[in-house]
Amino acid sequence: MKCIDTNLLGVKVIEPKVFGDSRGFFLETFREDWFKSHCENVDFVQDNHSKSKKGILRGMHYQTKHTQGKLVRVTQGEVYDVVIDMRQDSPTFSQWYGIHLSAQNHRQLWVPAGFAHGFLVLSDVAEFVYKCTDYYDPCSEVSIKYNDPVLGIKWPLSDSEIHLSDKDKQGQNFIDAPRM
Ligand SMILES: Cc1cn([C@H]2C[C@H](O)[C@@H](COP(=O)(O)OP(=O)(O)O[C@H]3O[C@@H](C)C(=O)[C@@H](O)[C@H]3O)O2)c(=O)[nH]c1=O
Repeated sequence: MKCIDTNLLGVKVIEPKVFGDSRGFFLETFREDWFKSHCENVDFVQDNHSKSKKGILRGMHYQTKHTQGKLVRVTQGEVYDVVIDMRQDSPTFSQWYGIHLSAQNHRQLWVPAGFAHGFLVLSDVAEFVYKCTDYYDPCSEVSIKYNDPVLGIKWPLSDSEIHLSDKDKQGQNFIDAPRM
């Protein structure tokens, strides 16, 4: 497994070692000892799995209580995954980072607590799987507009191709959103 730093302090790309043979492939998707020494010394308490069609954008989400670190990956299709640094004392506060995650490239992204997170589905269908360091807390959940002009996130599909949940259509502007 390789762990690669990004432009955002604490956010890391993980490239697992994939063993291919005539049957298909094998990879380890998570090892607690490796993760704690290379990424962050945290424990995971909840695993999630979602499936979405092309053009669906889920995000940009975070919780102000029970803040969640998330270890995310794709098991079918491809997404463009984006995180925003919401930590007001961070040198990379308000910056974003995006990466293509797919079932083909097997990449994972470690998103520490204090980041807003979301993804856009680029394939016909995508299945998205992730581990969280704290439990779902809908009362403290915040959704920030994916196309907030202050953030200037460059998404690989146009606004007319992007579909949101009703909740995410009501997303907040970045400048009004609670900082972490
Ligand atoms: C996230 C979540 C949702 N739910 C329920 C609430 C709701 O009825 C249904 C769908 O919820 P949502 O619309 O919030 O699902 P979704 O838009 O997929 O929310 C997720 O988006 C990605 C980008 C993240 O980073 C996650 O942390 C999470 O916020 O599932 C849970 O029961 N537990 C959970 O942990």
